[in-house]
Amino acid sequence: VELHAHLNGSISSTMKILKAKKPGLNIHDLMTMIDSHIKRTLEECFQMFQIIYQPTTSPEDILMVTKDVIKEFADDGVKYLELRGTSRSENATGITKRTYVESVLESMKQSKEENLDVEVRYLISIDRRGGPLVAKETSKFSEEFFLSTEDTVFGLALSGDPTAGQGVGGREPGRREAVLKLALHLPETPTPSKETQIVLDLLPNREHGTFLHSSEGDGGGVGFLDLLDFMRKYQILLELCLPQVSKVRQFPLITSIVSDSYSIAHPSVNCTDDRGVFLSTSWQLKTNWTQSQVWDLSCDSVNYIFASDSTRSELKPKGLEKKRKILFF
Ligand SMILES: CC(C)=CCNc1ncnc2c1ncn2[C@@H]1O[C@H](COP(=O)(O)O)[C@@H](O)[C@H]1O
Ligand SMILES: [Zn+2]
Repeated sequence: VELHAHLNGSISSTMKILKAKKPGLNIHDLMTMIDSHIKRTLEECFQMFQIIYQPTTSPEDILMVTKDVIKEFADDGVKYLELRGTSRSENATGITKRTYVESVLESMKQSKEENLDVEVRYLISIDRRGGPLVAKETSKFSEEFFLSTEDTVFGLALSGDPTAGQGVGGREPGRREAVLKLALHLPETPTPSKETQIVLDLLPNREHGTFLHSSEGDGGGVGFLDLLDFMRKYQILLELCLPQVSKVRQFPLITSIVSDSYSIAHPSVNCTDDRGVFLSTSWQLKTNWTQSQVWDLSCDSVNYIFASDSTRSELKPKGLEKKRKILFF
């Protein structure tokens, strides 16, 4: 089960094809990938996405990229995938935010028709760079897709450079039962930002928690300890992403997960985030878990999917069957 994968951050082998198709862009490998040995600032990491966007500008590009990303996850054994993506409009190709999502949905449809053994769902991302107005528009637009695509578009993911602006708007506080589910990249900075308080009032379903370590750092608003209490109180799912997993060891909520005595202290799932960008090693190498423990965390993720109960029931035996085959035969 993969619950946190950015569409454009997950482009892997297809990037080579895109570069070859558009040589004029002069994009080299190191411009779209981050090797963990090379240190980059947060700003540089986010700038990389602007380069990745250059060759993916038409509905055909989005269709190809999405199909390939889905296929790569399926080839890796993912049976349920929640992709998330920012809708972009491009004057040069005429793609609009709406046709962008339609291209993604078309790829999902084609993948299904080609019998890929993976269920795919979609969350529409709000890029903080757009500010509250774009966030509000995106929220409204996502609600329309939610209503017109049965059990396919589920919600909103607040993403993007946390220093670039606030991506909140158009949602009323405390509406967890609102039609759209909400997944946040929060906190993404070493001290909580003003935005933290605002978005927490929206009662998110999931959080990324990159900087959710034991610091009591308090930027004048909500502190990390308040945030931990909040997550516990509302049982907000923690999305543990591979690029940040070295920091996982510092999360007080889940230190028992990464210790030898594996037990789940807080609802958590393991995710890849941007598998095309961050060239990282596996979960097992980054933690001291056994292969079986990594599998258990992954199989348990099925409890937190946004899809319907019937999808959940169909997935559970698939996960156990695959674990049995891989670990015991
Ligand atoms: C430092 C770093 C980049 C860590 C990764 N953690 C992230 N945190 C917040 N937003 C992200 C992250 N990775 C990808 N994104 C968002 O996903 C976009 C790329 O995928 P897409 O266009 O939404 O299809 C990026 O432009 C950015 O808005
Ligand atoms: Zn992410």
